[in-house]
Amino acid sequence: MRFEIEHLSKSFEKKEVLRDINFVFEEGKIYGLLGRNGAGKTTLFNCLNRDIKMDSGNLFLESCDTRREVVPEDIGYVLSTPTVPEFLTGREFLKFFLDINETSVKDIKPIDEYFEYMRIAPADRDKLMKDYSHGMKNKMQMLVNIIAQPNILLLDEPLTSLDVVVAEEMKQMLRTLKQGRITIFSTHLLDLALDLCDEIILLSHGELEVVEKSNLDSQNFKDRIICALQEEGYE
Ligand SMILES: Nc1ncnc2c1ncn2[C@@H]1O[C@H](COP(=O)(O)OP(=O)(O)OP(=O)(O)O)[C@@H](O)[C@H]1O
Repeated sequence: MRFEIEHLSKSFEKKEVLRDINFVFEEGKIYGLLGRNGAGKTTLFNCLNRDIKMDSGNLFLESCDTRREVVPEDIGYVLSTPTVPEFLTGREFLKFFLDINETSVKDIKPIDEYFEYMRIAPADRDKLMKDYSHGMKNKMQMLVNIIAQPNILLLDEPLTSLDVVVAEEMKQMLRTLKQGRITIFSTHLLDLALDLCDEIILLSHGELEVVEKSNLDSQNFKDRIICALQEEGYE
């Protein structure tokens, strides 16, 4: 499977944020998306998830010689600021999610198994999510996206609010989840990107480019990335 972005552009008034992006993502890889503050990472995710309208562009999924347009069910999106219905308990939310996705979710398990998988303590499962910490809300948002098994998983800085133990578990989880899908992971943490991601891509001057690792050792690779990001500067 390949995810193809063709001629994606997006401007806000006079500011051109995404400039005619053409890019192909491949199945089974985690792509680390890096860019300066305001480079357009969230805008790119919002366009891919159709939360905002692209000015132009097309999104395709290609597999086994067939090519079709990306549909909303193909995409899972974990936002940096988790949005969960705070008036529900964790259990009610999961139950509701499983009920409305009964036909599409494969191999539905008992709800507590999902909580166990995400290491949400029994005492927290029946609490209203308004009383959840930022990290716990983040875990719930990650969990529903994991259950939905989307072809394309977009993660906008999802690990920043998690404690070191949970972040490590989540990294491990993402490594096992990457098979059979395309994962695009935006972060400002260079070491995390290098540790977790198969490819590093930069969003710079409104365009996406792969940073080739070629024969560089990790320090030189880091230097190359930082140097490329420094060139972005301010416009
Ligand atoms: N709704 C909007 N209206 C006007 N301008 C916007 C809007 N959303 C984003 N922008 C502008 O688009 C540019 C890209 O913003 P975006 O949030 O996508 O960057 P980012 O790479 O995610 O930044 P950060 O790393 O700081 O989170 C910024 O200049 C921002 O001000």
